[in-house]
Amino acid sequence: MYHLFKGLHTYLTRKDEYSVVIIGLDNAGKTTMLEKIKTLYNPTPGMPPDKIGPTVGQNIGKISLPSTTMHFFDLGGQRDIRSIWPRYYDECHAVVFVLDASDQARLSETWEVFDEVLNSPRLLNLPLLLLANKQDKDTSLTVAEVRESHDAWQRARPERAPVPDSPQSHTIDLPDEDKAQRMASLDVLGVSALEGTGVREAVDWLYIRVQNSRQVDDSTF
Ligand SMILES: Nc1nc2c(ncn2[C@@H]2O[C@H](COP(=O)(O)OP(=O)(O)OP(=O)(O)O)[C@@H](O)[C@H]2O)c(=O)[nH]1
Ligand SMILES: [Mg+2]
Repeated sequence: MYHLFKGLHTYLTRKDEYSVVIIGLDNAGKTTMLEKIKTLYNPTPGMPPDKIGPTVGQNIGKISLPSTTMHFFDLGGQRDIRSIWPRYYDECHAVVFVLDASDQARLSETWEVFDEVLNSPRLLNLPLLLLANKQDKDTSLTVAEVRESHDAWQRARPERAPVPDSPQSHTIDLPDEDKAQRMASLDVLGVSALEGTGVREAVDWLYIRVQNSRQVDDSTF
């Protein structure tokens, strides 16, 4: 009987653990976003924006939500560091791609990198959230404009040679219709990591999506 109650107690009080990777170009605001999430959800505030420098490697953070612990891995976005991203894909439960909506000069580079993420076989069935950051700036594209920018880039893009689908390759070239479908069903949220606007909505989105993919493990009974 003791074991039955202990098992029940463990089941009722357990916390599911989920990992979320935060990726995107350098300067997009990923670390600012992570630190804002920590400030909003943890008793100890995250690092203030003026103390944040470019990320070389990763930053980690953890927040506690009802019956859930969410671990965040904020990865460096500089060109040379992007090659570490796929190492995290197997272990994560959701992906956040942050873009700087005020930096129109880098949109084409952003979409090239984002396209590789969309083409990653290991991410195909994972929740993917696109954050149009820096909405506090007048010059930033709105969510609708971000979508239009992606569509325009997709249409204007030269035909690419097919990427070989080998076990070593990180991407497969999905048919354009599949990508258009994935993009159309993709959620894009406007946020300001600096001011915190939209950050709770983004965390709620992640919480709901990872909960939906929860596999109830009855092995504790
Ligand atoms: N105005 C504004 N600036 C922001 C916002 N988020 C980040 N920034 C600024 O953008 C710059 C880059 O922010 P980071 O958080 O370091 O960017 P990152 O994506 O982590 O960059 P890497 O670590 O190099 O990949 C900093 O000057 C931030 O203060 C935002 O929502 N609004
Ligand atoms: Mg960073």
